[in-house]
Amino acid sequence: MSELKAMQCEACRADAPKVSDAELPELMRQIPDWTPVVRDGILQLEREFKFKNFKLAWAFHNKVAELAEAEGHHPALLLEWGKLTVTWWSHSIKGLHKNDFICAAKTDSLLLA
Ligand SMILES: C[C@H](O)[C@H](O)[C@H]1CNC2=NC(N)=NC(=O)C2=N1
Repeated sequence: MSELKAMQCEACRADAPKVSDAELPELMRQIPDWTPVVRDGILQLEREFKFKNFKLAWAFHNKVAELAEAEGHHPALLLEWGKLTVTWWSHSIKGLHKNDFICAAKTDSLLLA
């Protein structure tokens, strides 16, 4: 499989396929710092990013927001003092699409940018 962070999100329609149980381990291997969580019955990917202060967390928040607009795929972002919690899932299919793994990998890359 190609590297997730080199891929682009595709338009995700209501009939797009969810990531299958068979695909999940290889995709998770590429984003080891993310945790699968189930919220309101919907499988999601979540990671907490820690920072030294609010301003650094806020700046990272803005980078993730720019990424979301560029990809046309949008996360939940919880900005707190010294912490940003990023959660990716696909609203249209109420679950995980390949797009969510691409965006999680690209979120990781923003830390180094
Ligand atoms: C029309 C537009 O492409 C859709 O509403 C997009 C926008 N961003 C999205 N983001 C996420 N996370 N899930 C979606 O299903 C979704 N749909």
